[in-house]
Amino acid sequence: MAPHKSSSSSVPFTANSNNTMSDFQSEASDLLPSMSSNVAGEPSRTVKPQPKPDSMLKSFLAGGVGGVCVVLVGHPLDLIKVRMQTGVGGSVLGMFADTFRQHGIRGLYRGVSAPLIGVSPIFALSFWGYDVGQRFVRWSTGHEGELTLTHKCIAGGLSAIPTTIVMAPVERIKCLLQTSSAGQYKGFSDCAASVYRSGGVTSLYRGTILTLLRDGPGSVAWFGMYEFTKKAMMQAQGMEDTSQLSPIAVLTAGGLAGIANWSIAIPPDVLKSRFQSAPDGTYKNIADVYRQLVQKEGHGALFAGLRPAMLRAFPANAACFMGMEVARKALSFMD
Ligand SMILES: CC(=O)O[C@H](CC(=O)[O-])C[N+](C)(C)C
Repeated sequence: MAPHKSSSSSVPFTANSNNTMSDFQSEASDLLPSMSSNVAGEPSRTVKPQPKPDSMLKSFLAGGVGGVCVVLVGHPLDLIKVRMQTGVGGSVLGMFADTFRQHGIRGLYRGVSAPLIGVSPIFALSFWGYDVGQRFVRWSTGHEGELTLTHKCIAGGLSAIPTTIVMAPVERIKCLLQTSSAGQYKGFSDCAASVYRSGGVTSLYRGTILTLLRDGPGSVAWFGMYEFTKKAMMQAQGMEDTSQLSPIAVLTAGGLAGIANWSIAIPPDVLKSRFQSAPDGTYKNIADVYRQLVQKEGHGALFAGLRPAMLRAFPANAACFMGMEVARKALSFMD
């Protein structure tokens, strides 16, 4: 049989959605459309041939590029979000202007070393985990052909498990850097070393469950919305494949994915930021973070930072998915 060629190499943007079948499944499904009935004369199920899956290394590398894009576009607003969540008052614009006036562009990118070092692997793991998740769903359900949106949402949720292993300590250091006074830490490694010296790995991993509570549902919404929007736009334009979508369509799907993620992620994110940036001994456990927050500041405090998070969500995630798709295309020699 002629080698099955992925459609990704001939189109501007490669969709990630249905590239996860094993080679065996992909080749087997090639045979099926030609069979219209089985031996008993009953019509047999025909399965749309699937493109060869992308290599998982390619998903990992393309996801890493997406991560760099998300940080470069989204960091200044992320900084303001964390400050608002940890008790610094003011409007988004006011805080933006004040930071810029006092510290210039460097001030807006304060603490960027942590996400730049950490976010690339996190997004690499996220896209890799999504691929693995789709393969797992296919294997556990025996589903052939294109996965449904529900399958993809489950795969998205599963992607949060490997992601959290890196995300939790990186977020801990990022929150400390973003809320510390100027000069308290020299940078990412200084802060990480100081946390490790004072409390070991346990301290570095403070906030892991809250990170998972934020990113499990968030990833379901993130990948689900990206796939849903791409498919809707593909159908609206009478296209055969999401890989035919324009850059504007990819940017729109990515931006909406970010909005979907942050529409549900803010309350656990607030609790996580509080927990991770508080001095040792402030909280007994996660429930205590919630109790103290609601008691002192009311339920509204659970939505602190919603505005900067939402302002950041669209451009940062549009850039992320665009960077990921461009990198995937550039890495098509790995197919
Ligand atoms: C919290 C976070 O990193 O969310 C990602 C989107 C964003 O705006 O950074 C999504 N995901 C957790 C799936 C990587």
